[in-house]
Amino acid sequence: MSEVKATNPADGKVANPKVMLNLGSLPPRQKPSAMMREQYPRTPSRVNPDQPQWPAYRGYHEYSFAHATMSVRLPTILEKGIADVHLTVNQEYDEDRVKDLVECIHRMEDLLDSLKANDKLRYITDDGAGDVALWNKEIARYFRGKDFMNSPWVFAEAYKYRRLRECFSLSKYWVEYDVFFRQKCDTFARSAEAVFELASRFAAPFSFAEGISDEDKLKTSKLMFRELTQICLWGNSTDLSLLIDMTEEDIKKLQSTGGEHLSATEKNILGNDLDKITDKVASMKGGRIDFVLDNAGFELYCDLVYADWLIQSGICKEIVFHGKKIPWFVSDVTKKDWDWILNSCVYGYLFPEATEEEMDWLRVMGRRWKSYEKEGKFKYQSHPFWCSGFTFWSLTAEAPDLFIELATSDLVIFKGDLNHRKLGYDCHYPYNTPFSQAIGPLASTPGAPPIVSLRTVKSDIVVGIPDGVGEKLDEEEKGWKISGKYAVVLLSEGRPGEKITFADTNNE
Ligand SMILES: O=P(O)(O)OC[C@@]1(O)O[C@H](CO)[C@@H](O)[C@@H]1O
Repeated sequence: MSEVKATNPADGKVANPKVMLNLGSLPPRQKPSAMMREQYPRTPSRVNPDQPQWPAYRGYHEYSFAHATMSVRLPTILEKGIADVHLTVNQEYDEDRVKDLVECIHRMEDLLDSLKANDKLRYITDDGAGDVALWNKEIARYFRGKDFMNSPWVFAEAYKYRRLRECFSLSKYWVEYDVFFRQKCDTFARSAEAVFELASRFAAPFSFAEGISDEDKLKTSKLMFRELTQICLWGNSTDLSLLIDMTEEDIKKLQSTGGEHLSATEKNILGNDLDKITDKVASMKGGRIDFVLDNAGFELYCDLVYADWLIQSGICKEIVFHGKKIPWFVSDVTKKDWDWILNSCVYGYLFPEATEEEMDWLRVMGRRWKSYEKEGKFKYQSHPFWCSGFTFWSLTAEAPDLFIELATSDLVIFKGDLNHRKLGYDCHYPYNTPFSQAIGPLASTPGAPPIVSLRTVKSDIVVGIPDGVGEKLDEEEKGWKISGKYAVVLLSEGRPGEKITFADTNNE
């Protein structure tokens, strides 16, 4: 072993001494891909949800968004939810239904008190739903005696939405009530400018210019795919749970879909696998792409426009959308939101200021999407796993059926911040951790499909970005991880085509 003084070419200063090793008797270097495989599964059978592989963010970490969320945002969200139910009570006339709904309000108030008092996490009351045993098993195993603030943020926050569900699922008449439904509809109605900007471009059926060569077709496809991917990415900035204080102007800025804006914002994509993804998709014909959806309203509309083009261009013959079973993280898509947007586009009166021509564009697209649904080109699914307290590291163990379903896809696109947190176990990783490593079994399990995360950065976990970039932003731009100004577009190649075999369990 010898010590060498290295000189930094930039400033000529002597850098830290480097240690030179004699590697003659060590095993030969492996190829990077083989090396990655062997790191997996980083003994996923040993991952404890309370003590994951890197430190978990927790509500008491004052430096993190976990703290602001658990101490301020969640109570505010619940208070707004209660105000929504007040509105409904005031419009209800049947005494039994009114009394039943008032009970729901009382349960919500109890939950609010419990959150503010930072109570210990109690078991989910048996409301007859299939997921109760799963939640309670996880609480009993890993979070017994833990409270809202000292449990890992991702679990505590998901648990709060399951508890909110319980406020209604224990009722007689209001089991399916969604306290966020009004807000979700309102935000779409407030997105007129961007909605019609896209409708004006995408209502007409897509076709290549006549007589162009195959090479030019490929070029056009690639360019369109790149731009649509970015529209779909930034559509995620309009997230209801963060929009509370936004003006109409702020929303318009976020939703701007013009080319100039897109090229200006591409530099804000800190980890960018867009080239690789574009090449992969360009080689597809009649394939299947899955979207693990995030927000309803404008973001879902962007997803639909994107999916529509993937069908029309011949790249896909089938798009599968994965939504949530219950109201989740305020604006996540449920089946009701899915039906609502399709029907609103065709029959709605959401945009009183729109011209007849604009409304026609919207109707044309809405009708096309509904016909795709009938023909099986668009499929909507909602597996209960998406609304569990588990991160996606546990998908193979807790929902192997879902894994097998995803494994038949040519590409699975995860949208948004929460999905990204769950992909990476919501841990405090070094910024340059490769995405495939951060998502563990979803990349390493034989048969794992290629996975893309399209995420505007709105919380602490950041992986897959080049060395030094995150550190520089930490120094220069306070709050860069929660502003929604930056994004990542990351790809994990997975192990498609390999025979699926599951490790015994992903939990301890
Ligand atoms: O998943 P989305 O809609 O992109 O974002 C959800 C979000 O706003 O809410 C969570 C905290 O409540 C964070 O993960 C994130 O900031």
